[in-house]
Amino acid sequence: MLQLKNVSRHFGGLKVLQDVSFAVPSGGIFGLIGPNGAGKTTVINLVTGLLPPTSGDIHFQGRSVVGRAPHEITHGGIARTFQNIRVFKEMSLLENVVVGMHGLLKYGTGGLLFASRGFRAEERRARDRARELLSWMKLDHRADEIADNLSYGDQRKLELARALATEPKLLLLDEPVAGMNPAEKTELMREIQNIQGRGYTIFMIEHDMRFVMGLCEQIAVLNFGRIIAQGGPEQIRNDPQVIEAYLGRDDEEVPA
Ligand SMILES: Nc1ncnc2c1ncn2[C@@H]1O[C@H](COP(=O)(O)OP(=O)(O)OP(=O)(O)O)[C@@H](O)[C@H]1O
Repeated sequence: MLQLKNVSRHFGGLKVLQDVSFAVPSGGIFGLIGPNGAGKTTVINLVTGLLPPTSGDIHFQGRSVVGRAPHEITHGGIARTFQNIRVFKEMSLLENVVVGMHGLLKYGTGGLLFASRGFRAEERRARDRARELLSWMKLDHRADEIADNLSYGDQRKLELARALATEPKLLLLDEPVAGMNPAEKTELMREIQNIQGRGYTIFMIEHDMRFVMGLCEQIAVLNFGRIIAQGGPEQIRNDPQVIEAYLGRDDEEVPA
């Protein structure tokens, strides 16, 4: 579904990614892990079109995304969540999700001014779909509350519903469990599995080893801008290069 082919990204003399290649298969959950500063966020920025690669190519569903604007890439079927929560706290849950559909709505914001019949029908459909996405996250019973009322974990789930509102095929999760407590992590793990079960492909970058090992079928490990290992959780856990990359770093949990 997503393929990075010999991708490099330099910032001046700093070689943040060097010859990175991996493939995210359709329908699976793929994790990219690596110590702080390894280049994980840069990978997401390249895939979503926020940055161009210095060299190499990125294919999504067989077509290169290099040179395409972020909104085109979103339209093409890639959605993302962010490391820091970006919900609109004073808006209702439902409105937060409807906002995620913005680029898809035929009548756009102009429809708000003229409230045409077409606009009203479209708005109804958008709200129905938003309620459905909230129900996937088990948040539909709170659809009309403001987002600020939600716990931290539920706000992250709301972000997932909003990302799904762009009707993606591939969902990129940027450290989805950052700042969550263990109960929230377990719950999110279930929701992500449910999303996968509905046919979406998921690509995540994440620090939490237990979460990644428990959820991902395939994992790639980035260290100093290079892929040092790829495989299933068991293989990654026992890979000497991976163990070495994590040992001696007090900022990371060793993937024991
Ligand atoms: N726009 C930029 N200009 C210069 N250097 C950058 C830029 N973006 C990232 N870097 C550098 O690239 C390196 C990798 O950063 P990146 O954020 O991709 O790592 P990461 O693996 O996501 O780290 P973390 O887990 O801490 O978020 C870092 O040394 C960072 O300082």
